[in-house]
Amino acid sequence: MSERTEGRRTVGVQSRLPRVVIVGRPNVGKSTLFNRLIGRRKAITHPRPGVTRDAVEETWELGGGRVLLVDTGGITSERGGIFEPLVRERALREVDRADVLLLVLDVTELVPEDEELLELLRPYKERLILVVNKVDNEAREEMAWNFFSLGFDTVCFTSAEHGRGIDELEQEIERRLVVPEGGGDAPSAPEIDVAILGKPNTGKSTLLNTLLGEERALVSDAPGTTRDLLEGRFQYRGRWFRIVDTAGIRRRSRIEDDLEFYSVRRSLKVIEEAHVVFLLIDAQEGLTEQDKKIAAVAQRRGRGVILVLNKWDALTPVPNQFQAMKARIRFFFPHMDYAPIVKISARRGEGIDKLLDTALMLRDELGKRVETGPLNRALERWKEEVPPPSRKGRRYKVRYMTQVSSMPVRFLLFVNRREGFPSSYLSYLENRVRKEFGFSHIPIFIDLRE
Ligand SMILES: Nc1nc2c(ncn2[C@@H]2O[C@H](COP(=O)(O)OP(=O)(O)OP(=O)(O)O)[C@@H](O)[C@H]2O)c(=O)[nH]1
Ligand SMILES: Nc1nc2c(ncn2[C@@H]2O[C@H](COP(=O)(O)OP(=O)(O)OP(=O)(O)O)[C@@H](O)[C@H]2O)c(=O)[nH]1
Repeated sequence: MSERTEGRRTVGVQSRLPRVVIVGRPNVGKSTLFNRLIGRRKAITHPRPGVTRDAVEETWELGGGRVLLVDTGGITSERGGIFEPLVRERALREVDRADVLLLVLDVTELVPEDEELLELLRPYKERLILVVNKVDNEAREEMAWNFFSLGFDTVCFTSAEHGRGIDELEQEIERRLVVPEGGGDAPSAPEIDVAILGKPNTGKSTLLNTLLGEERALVSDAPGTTRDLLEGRFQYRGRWFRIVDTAGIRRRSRIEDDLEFYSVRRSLKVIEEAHVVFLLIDAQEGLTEQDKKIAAVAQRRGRGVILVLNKWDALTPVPNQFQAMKARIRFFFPHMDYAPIVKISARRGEGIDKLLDTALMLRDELGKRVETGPLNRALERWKEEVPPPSRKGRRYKVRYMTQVSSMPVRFLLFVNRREGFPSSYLSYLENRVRKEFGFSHIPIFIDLRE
């Protein structure tokens, strides 16, 4: 991983390359393999086990992309080995961060410590390649077949020392990473998808760059690219972000006209793929009509929306400025009074923590599931506090409520009559659900059923 700048460390954003992590007990040949893969001498190999080193990592060119190759030898060789809680914890941290795991075994001996590791790593099966090392010759190849019975899908035979089986191993790693043309990309499923939308010149590209830092390699930005969208991934507070920007759409449509690209129609696709929309607003200009339309689309789709007031640094400071600006937005745009408003300076990297924390909060609300029991106990109470109204002499009854989906968050409310059901009462219930079950910042839907 490249050095992070001070600025980025303070905002807590880590852009990152995919990690290929080598694990295994001492003396199986991890560092020899590491050196073989990197193709030049870097780590020192030890003929005797148990020499303390830290995890060694190097950027590695693979299939036209860049990945990070990590040797955990130093960790697992420590006294007590993987059985030692601290050692295990450190090793597991590397394992957790890995996109591909290479578990190295020695073909000549399988010892209890190997078995321990195999069990420990079984939950990571999906990303694990079993590397049976020291397969120096045909005779040892015979022995290697036994390792298929360990129950892992992918087994590679190598002789790190003599360079056998290295090509096959590299191909296997590549397959796992699915490195796209033109650059390394993080293969693991993103936890939170964010779309950056906003008028031209509000600072979308600047924000994307701030978030991704120097690792622009993650952004497929080649001229004439046929891809519509730029995307980048990074980790923040241990969670994966995938950020999609509409720059590609912009570039093409600049030829057409700038307003057109910021149409609802074009933004739809991006919104569709996102959990959360960062709606960028130039703090000097405020919210536009088009912004409101885009936000409404995201709302109808049940996505989270953050109203991001950018270029905060360019304002002449006035007391209570943020409060006043928020109040103005709330007043002119009351339909989304739950959408968080965050102020940032994309250029200076200010407010980015707050922005990402807010995004995580929305993501968690979107993924939340409420159990039917507690929900209906609460519903009884809400009904007692404010009974459902009558209309034209007919009483409306509310019977039962259940959450049918998260992301978008949707509830069913069973009533005696749907027709003419008072929307004010529905709003009342919606507000209670929001407040008491923690859906304060996202759109939720309550459908009526008879
Ligand atoms: N025969 C044979 N020996 C190998 C092979 N790969 C590594 N070795 C030898 O195995 C010993 C251990 O290799 P290392 O690469 O230091 O092993 P390690 O797993 O990194 O060990 P720790 O640093 O203790 O964790 C060295 O003597 C290597 O030369 C191989 O493919 N065949
Ligand atoms: N003062 C200030 N200027 C900013 C900030 N963020 C972006 N800018 C400036 O605003 C202008 C537009 O920024 P971009 O990032 O290109 O905006 P964009 O939304 O990607 O623009 P389009 O590609 O036209 O859609 C540039 O001159 C930036 O330097 C900020 O936080 N503060």
